[in-house]
Amino acid sequence: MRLKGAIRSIRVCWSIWLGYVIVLLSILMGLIGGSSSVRVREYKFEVGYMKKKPDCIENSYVMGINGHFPGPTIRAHVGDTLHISLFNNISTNEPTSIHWHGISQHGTPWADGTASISQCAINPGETFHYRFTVDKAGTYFYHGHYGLQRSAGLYGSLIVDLALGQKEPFHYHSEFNLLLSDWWHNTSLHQELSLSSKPFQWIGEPQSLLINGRGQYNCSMAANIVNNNATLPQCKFRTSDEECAPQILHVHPNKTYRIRIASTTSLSSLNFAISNHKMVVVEADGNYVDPFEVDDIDIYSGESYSILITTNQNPNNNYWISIGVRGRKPNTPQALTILNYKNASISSSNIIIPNSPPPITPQWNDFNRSKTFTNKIHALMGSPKPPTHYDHRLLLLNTQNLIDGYTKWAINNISLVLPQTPYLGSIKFKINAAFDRRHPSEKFSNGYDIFSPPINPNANFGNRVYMFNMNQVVDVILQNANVLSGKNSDIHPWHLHGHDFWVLGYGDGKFKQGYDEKKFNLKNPPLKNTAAVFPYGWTALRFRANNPGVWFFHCHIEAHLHMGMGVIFAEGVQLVKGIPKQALACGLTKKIMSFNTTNN
Ligand SMILES: O=C1O[C@H]([C@@H](O)CO)C(O)=C1O
Repeated sequence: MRLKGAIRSIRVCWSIWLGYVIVLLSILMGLIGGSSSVRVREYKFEVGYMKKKPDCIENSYVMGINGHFPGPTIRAHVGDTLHISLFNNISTNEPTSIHWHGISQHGTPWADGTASISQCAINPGETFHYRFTVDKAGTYFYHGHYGLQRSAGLYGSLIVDLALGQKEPFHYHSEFNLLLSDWWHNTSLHQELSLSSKPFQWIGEPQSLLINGRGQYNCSMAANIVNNNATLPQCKFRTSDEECAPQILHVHPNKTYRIRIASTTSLSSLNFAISNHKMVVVEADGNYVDPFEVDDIDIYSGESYSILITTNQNPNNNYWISIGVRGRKPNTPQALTILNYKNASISSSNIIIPNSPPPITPQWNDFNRSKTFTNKIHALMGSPKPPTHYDHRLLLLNTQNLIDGYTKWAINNISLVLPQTPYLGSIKFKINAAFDRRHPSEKFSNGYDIFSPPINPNANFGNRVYMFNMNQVVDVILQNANVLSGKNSDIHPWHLHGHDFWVLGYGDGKFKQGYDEKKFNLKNPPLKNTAAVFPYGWTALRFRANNPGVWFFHCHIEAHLHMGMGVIFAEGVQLVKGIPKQALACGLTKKIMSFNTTNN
């Protein structure tokens, strides 16, 4: 009996041990399996001013990261978590924050990088930890979202690849990544002072356009050789070891290349073209589009595209890649680089100049051409379709105004001035004094004449919030109008944080409720995070308010945003949990964050 009992207890012990071993093994397997699918990528970013020469002019100061301008490219897979610890080492005592443009920040609205909205600005000497997951493959970028720091050069690329084992719906052999920007010789502080002066002083057009942070001031690589631009002197052709030398795209004949193109310009709308090469557009703002072939693309600030090109031209020649200004009367030369066929180069520092002229940038004010391009962008079959009805519609009129003699931009007559305390905290913790709690206006006066300067140019400053119920379907009709004086209406690329929207349509003149919406594209509208509103026209967007947080919606022209051209959206803020202390330890939320993190 004893023996049997002993055997039984040994068996019981064994089975307990076996159980432990199995549990331990499965935890280990889970950890191992988990680490291959969910990866945390760590980055240390130190933001500061550096002496550089983006357009070959000596002694320029740019805002860069870890000594680099543009900042380092972040590359991750869908499902990865990024942890970027951002140290503010800006010697001029400016606070900072970085926005991850196009990333949804589902569950991490405090990591969106908007000072005064999602977080406290990061003061000099402080480190902020951005932790968020990237959930959609595509071409993105990041940039400063404090003051005019994007103008100062604070930006870089963020590329999200599909999860391992997943395939893109198109094929290519290799890829390039181009981040486009514009560059002024006046510092961002000078620009800020000009924009805030009375009388108003506009910043003017940029001195140079940059491709991956490189341009050449006041000359053209193509001048003389091909007699393309007689007004500009010919540039010295910079060799690849020079800081401002163009980054040349080296290709093999008869291959397909994906070129990722993102625009982080502060002002310029651009046209991108490669001589002799057609391009097929396959991605816009991190969403697949129904592929279409064009000779060139228009790209507005805040947008990104992927195009495919086939290197099917004479492989003994090289070809120009150009960007030029559209939408505003240009006063900035094209930026150029070279598509270098392998056969045509003797060595990488001995590049043959193309023997045909660079592409001619289309007329800056040929808006019909711009609209034709924009209207070609449709979602790829199988993309999420928009809801057929909306719950909430905002009609937002943008006007240029005068407030106390200062020139500003206003939306439904309110020019945005951000509060001291970030909205995310003040809404979550119900701190009423932090901003104006009244409802902002959801429409503008029917009688407003969008074709003339405003009869009464006065507007007001404000900081109210458009609050949506969770999962409501929101329509935004952006209505453009004439500027303060003269006969002109600017292009404004509007960018939404935290969401993609469907672009339901564009139209000329004033939006007619009940009529224009009959022409909305509900079948295959593209999903985007940035869309232009054309001069004297309207643009209709639809999105689902399904991302708890507080989100900026604004013109992506940095000077216009600085002049008040933005609004604040919020939804489901009570559902937001686990806001890190450091995001809200300022203004009226400072006390709450230091004493009470339990109800967070
Ligand atoms: O906001 C702007 O101001 C100027 C001009 O309208 C007034 O000087 C300009 O071109 C802008 O885009």
